[in-house]
Amino acid sequence: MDDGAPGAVATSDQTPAVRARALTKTYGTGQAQVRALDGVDVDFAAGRFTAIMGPSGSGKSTLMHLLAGLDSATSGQAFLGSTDVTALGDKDLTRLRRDRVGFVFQQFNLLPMFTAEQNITLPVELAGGSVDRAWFDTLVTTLGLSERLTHRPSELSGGQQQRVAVARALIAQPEVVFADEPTGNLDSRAGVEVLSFLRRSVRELGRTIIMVTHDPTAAAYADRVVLIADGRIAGEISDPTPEAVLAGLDALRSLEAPVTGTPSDDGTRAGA
Ligand SMILES: Nc1ncnc2c1ncn2[C@@H]1O[C@H](COP(=O)(O)OP(=O)(O)OP(=O)(O)O)[C@@H](O)[C@H]1O
Repeated sequence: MDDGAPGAVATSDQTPAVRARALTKTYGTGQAQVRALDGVDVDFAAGRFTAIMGPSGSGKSTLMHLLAGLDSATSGQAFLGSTDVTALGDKDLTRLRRDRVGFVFQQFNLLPMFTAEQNITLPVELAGGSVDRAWFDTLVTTLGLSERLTHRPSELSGGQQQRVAVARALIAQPEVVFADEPTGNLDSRAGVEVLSFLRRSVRELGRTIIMVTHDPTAAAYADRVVLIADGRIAGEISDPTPEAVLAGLDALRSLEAPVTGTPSDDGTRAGA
């Protein structure tokens, strides 16, 4: 078990893919200071799909950005495997983001002048690597992109563009994929396609995904929901249903008390 000590290196299979220890982020100074994250301790297991949920301004994006090395902490640690991300300099952070982490954003962030295939493979090529064609084929087939590989983003629907972005995030087989509102710009059908794939990529392809979302239905595709309020972990829900997630969010708003939950008795799951 991890003792939480700075620099502690745990090497067993139990090592969480990602963890935060007393992770704190403040913005501004004096009267204008905002404590966006306030001593967060949380683990994200490898091979699991976790959603982070909470009210607007609760610190979800800040947490994700710190865990992914996109922003610096005020204090505390964020670990990717046994690497303390908060201790890395700019060069090592760039390398970590390039080699060990994948990202999916609400705005698909595809390069408009490149084809779908080029968008998927470019990060690997820019990093000087070679594309694993078997994995590429698995991804494009599973994501239903085989017929679209020569299309540019403007020739693709929103859902197709996001599926390209998901393939791009997974092509280098990163240790973890961070998805920030990946269905925020999609209609519900396209959203279901993307979420179904994210879930399959965890269950069938062994990936690890951490997703920020506002949508209880989207969160119910995850194995676990971590609830955050006022910059603190406020509870979690295992094997969430949309109803359980909604109830958890309601409890946060009304009680500001810790919330724990398990699946409902009827076993319903979105998209199952
Ligand atoms: N660059 C910044 N400068 C100052 N304050 C910031 C900055 N970024 C975030 N904040 C503040 O930190 C708090 C947490 O913001 P964060 O974006 O992490 O919340 P969130 O839960 O992702 O919100 P939303 O669901 O609305 O996207 C908010 O009060 C926000 O106003």
